[in-house]
Amino acid sequence: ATVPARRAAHTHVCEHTYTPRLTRQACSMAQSVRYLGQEEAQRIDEELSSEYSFSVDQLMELAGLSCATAVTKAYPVQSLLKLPPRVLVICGPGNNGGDGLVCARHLKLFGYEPAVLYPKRPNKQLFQNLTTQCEKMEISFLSEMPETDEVDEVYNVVIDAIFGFSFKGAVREPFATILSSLKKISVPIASIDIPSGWGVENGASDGIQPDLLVSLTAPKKSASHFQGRYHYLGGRFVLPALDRKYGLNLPQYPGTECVLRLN
Ligand SMILES: NC(=O)C1=CN([C@@H]2O[C@H](COP(=O)(O)OP(=O)(O)OC[C@H]3O[C@@H](n4cnc5c(N)ncnc54)[C@H](O)[C@@H]3O)[C@@H](O)[C@H]2O)[C@@H](O)CC1
Ligand SMILES: [K+]
Repeated sequence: ATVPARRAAHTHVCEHTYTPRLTRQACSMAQSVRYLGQEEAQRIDEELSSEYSFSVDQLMELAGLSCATAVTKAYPVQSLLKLPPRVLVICGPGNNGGDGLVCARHLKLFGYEPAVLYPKRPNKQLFQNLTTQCEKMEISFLSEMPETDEVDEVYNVVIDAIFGFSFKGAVREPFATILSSLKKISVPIASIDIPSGWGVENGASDGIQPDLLVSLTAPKKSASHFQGRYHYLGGRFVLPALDRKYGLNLPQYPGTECVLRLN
């Protein structure tokens, strides 16, 4: 494959992620992580609940915390040019959206000013609780997607928590309109688990192009098409038995970190 010029200048180009900042050791670690198909990702998720007795709340809290941590590492509050340090968090109708709500709450604790767009709210206690927690944290909820210019003027990062590994088919409204405006903005996008609108396995050549991707549990196959600067692994809750069973080859997280940079 042709290596893009921007990357060819680096002394060590990892064929897996084309990453400038990786040491050879980190690169080979990243290479060995297995990328999951859609059904496999869903099966692992199901098994974490059934066989290993984790509640969704538990997993979502760790997933959302990982995302907020990765965002904080990539875009530290002190480095942001637009003040107050606003971030726009767009949440979809499933658990990916729930991760976004948890992420928003932790970002607030980390000193950011998140605003949440949550247009399709499922009628489930879990999501109502997460919404209440955000409201009590004085996180604002927007009634509609801001204009492209406004996003670029006001926000430092957009968190894409619209769809995760259960996304299928053509994007339905209101998310089709939201995703098309995300393609026009110049603010960096941080995608949770999957860049929304991308096929979980095959990606989308004309889709959004996030600058940061946090792969939860393990990267999905579409992550091999990720071209952004930061790819993190998060969701440090996988038991060794599950890692072995699925041959995930997850790398060792350093110390107490809840994320690990793959590129
Ligand atoms: N085991 C894990 O890895 C964990 C995964 N979590 C998160 O859960 C996500 C998966 O959550 P879900 O299975 O709830 O699914 P998603 O959040 O991926 O999306 C499902 C929702 O999107 C809708 N949808 C699907 N395709 C659509 C389309 N084409 N147009 C419009 N709407 C569409 C569905 O109707 C459903 O409401 C993961 O990606 C991850 O972010 C975490 O919350 C916890 C642990
Ligand atoms: K997403």
